[in-house]
Amino acid sequence: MTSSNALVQVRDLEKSYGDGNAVDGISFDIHEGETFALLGPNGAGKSTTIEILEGYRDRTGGDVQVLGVDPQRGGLDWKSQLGIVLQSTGESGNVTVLEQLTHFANYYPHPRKVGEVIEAVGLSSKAKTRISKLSGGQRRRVDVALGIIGRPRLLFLDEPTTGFDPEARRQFWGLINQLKDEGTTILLTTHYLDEAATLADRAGVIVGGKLVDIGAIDDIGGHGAKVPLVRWQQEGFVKEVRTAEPSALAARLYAEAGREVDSLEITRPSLEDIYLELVGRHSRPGSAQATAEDTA
Ligand SMILES: Nc1ncnc2c1ncn2[C@@H]1O[C@H](COP(=O)(O)OP(=O)(O)OP(=O)(O)O)[C@@H](O)[C@H]1O
Repeated sequence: MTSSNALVQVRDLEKSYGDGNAVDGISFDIHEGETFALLGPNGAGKSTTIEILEGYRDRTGGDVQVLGVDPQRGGLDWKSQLGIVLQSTGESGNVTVLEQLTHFANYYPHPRKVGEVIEAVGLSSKAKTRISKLSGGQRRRVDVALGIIGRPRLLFLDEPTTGFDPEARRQFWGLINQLKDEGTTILLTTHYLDEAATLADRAGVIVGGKLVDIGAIDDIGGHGAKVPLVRWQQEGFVKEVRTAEPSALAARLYAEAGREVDSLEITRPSLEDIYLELVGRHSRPGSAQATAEDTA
């Protein structure tokens, strides 16, 4: 089960805060150079998992290796190879964006150029503004800048684009693609499924502390999940059929009708559709909490 190029190895991870396990026996690897998304509803256990990997939280059980080190024993040298964007925005501070980044750049052996990072997160016009005077979305960009200033080998992004406007989110995606091209390994949590579909190579879906699916983004949900849906109207009723050959069905309907088929639509389930189905299935009271291993 151990793979040689895994920068992150998680085996049977458990975390209990007292009553029941918030993280209940999850296992996954993150390989060098890949972007891995942890997906799941509020309270699923994503932040707890990511904080254990960052060394901010101790685990209750299982084994974890990050860059070959148990995070509970990670020293400064280990920490300097990590970039961390926590879920909550950092302190607003009375310093400017430029001052804050220059200060943090000094902690790292090979930091990026401060000006380049400020430009990459779209804050050039705010470089000399105090962080306390920035908007929520602009402060979030400072968090992202602080996460990448040290040129991390492994970058943790916990809901990095919360509060970003759509343009800033696209700009952030461009930045992440640049980091990926440079070989940065990334662990991302996000509630934006389009963000996960755009950025991640693989994903794990956590529900109630258990990993219910894991795989390449296109494989999440299993074989049947991406089968297109053909919908049309016939004699006043909406009809729906899932088929791997939607054009053939559309052609047959057209031939049978002898004219345009009313309200004909062919749609493919998005990652969000597949995710919602998966989470719904595993969240239902009394549902068998099948794990990724069970369904693989
Ligand atoms: N410090 C804590 N003390 C007690 N319980 C906690 C603590 N932190 C998290 N929990 C609980 O652990 C569970 C998992 O929380 P976690 O923050 O890991 O979820 P999440 O998947 O990151 O959710 P979100 O999408 O809302 O950020 C939740 O039920 C939460 O209430």
